[in-house]
Amino acid sequence: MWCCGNFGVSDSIKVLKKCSCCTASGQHAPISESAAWADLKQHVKTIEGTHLRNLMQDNNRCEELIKEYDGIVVDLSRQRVIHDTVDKLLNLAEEAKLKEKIDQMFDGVHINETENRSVLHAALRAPRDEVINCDGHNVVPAVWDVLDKIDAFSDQIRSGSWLGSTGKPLTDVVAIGIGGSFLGPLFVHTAMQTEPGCAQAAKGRRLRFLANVDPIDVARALLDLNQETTLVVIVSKTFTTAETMLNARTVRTWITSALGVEAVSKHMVAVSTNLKLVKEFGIDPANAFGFWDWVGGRYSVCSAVGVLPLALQYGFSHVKKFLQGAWSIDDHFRSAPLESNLPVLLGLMSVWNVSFLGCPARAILPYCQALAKLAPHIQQVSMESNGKGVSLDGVPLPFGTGEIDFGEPGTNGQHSFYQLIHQGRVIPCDFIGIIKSQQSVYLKGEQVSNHDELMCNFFAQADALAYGKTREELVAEKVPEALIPHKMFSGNRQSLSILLPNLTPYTVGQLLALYEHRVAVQGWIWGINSFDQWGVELGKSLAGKVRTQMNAARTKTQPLSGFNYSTTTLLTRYLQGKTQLLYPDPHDVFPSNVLPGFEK
Ligand SMILES: O=P(O)(O)OC[C@H]1O[C@H](O)[C@H](O)[C@@H](O)[C@@H]1O
Repeated sequence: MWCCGNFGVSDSIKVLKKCSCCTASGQHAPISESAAWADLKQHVKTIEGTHLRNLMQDNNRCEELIKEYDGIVVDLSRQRVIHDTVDKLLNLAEEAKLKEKIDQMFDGVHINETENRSVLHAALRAPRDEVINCDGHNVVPAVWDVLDKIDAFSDQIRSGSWLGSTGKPLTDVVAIGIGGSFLGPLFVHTAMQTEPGCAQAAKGRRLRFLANVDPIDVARALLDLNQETTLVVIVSKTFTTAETMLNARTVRTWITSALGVEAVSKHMVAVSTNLKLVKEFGIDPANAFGFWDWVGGRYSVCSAVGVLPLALQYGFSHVKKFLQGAWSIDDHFRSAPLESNLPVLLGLMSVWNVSFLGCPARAILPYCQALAKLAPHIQQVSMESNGKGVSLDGVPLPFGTGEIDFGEPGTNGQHSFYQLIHQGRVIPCDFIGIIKSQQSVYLKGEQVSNHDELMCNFFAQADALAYGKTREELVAEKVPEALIPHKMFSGNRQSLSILLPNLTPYTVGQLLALYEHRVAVQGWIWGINSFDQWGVELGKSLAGKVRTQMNAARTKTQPLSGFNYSTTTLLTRYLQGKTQLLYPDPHDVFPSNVLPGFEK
């Protein structure tokens, strides 16, 4: 038996308790031992006897697999599934107590067990009058306190009533953050940048992101910016991330070297859950925008992490629509029956592809340049969430979890890696298309408009993958025999299509929430904790060890110790590669030719 799904409620804090009906040790058996899983394993044989070329001829099947909610059309007909497959996947969902898991999330249960936290990013986009409880109190008013503060602050900056230390309006924003404190905001910014209403609202303003600790990224982010007109937003949930804090100190030096230390209060603000460290850094707590430990970093774009930089660039009213779009999917996710629940169906299809059809990768292929940063963001949302080796109970899993996500906008990807997708490995694809483009170009005399041309490819690729091309077709085309094997396409390669009416802040919010919840569904089926990320710790701590030795070697010319032969050899080569072994004194040294404003 899989998990009974019972959870205990202790006092006002809802924590999961072991259920007595599971194994004697109190550990849940992995889902792969369930009857529903075995049934699906068996069912693979049936599916192996089908080809999408034939399945696509069944209009009833296709109609059943095309789903719609709030303007979004999701077409699952090119998945390698028949009616029975969906039923069996829904049985698996029932076995995994999926509905209960969704309810537990919205009820504020501490489902992130290894960190003893609720998972309530949905509350970040809840309407003012919604009630979402966490540890016995409604969190929605606190969410709106921060949103109201962002609304007022961004208005002050944008209207010029908040001025820099030399009396100039702050027209440029540099948002410093990495991982979840960067990828989500960058994704949304990229999607909004070319939307006419947003573009109009952003006129005369620039938003830059600084993520990498590589000094080249500092140079890139600050290029052509003037301290007098720049606002710096330090974004870090923990306010301890090494890369972000070094970049924050670097940019603080950039500000203070030009404007003096007192300029910090006018030119630097922060977003964090750790307001104590924000204050210690020298930022006035009045200029800090908080959020909560029940928001995971990769799920934080709807907190001040994303809302502040985006509101500064586009105005709060546009960002509010983004939040409303996300909430539309949240509400659907918590209330729609599983068989018509878009994130649930998307998640189940992924589980089917990964765990039963043996496809561990997924390509995210938006036919929209404004969605260029969707795949990098979903890489973190999906791979940091579901790339786990043990169950919630800490038991090693007998199957692989997670997906290898990658992607590029079409049609660019077609001229790059689609070869492999068509004739090499089987990679289930997500095609994302937009009905009405943010930009319209039509040249007189052309067969179709530029956006129609783009979308012709969106429609063609999904069918090319599904149908392929047979020997018979090639023979009929009189293709030379020697070339036939090279020109054949096996087809039967699954994809799904998501069609959005347009790309506005609202639909960007919908798309985000669709992927966030889909990933959670997959994690719940696999029985893992999709909300922790212990796997990122080891590398961080080893980098700390290297840092200590690097400093000793540079400043005291001490020999390296404690590393293996390989690391010692390369580190030695690295240390010798610099003309100057010791750090110069004083320490603030910048490549002034690259970074304007760092001149001594
Ligand atoms: O926002 P921060 O606390 O600076 O964290 C930034 C990032 O740090 C780590 O790499 C975590 O794995 C990410 O989930 C997180 O988004």
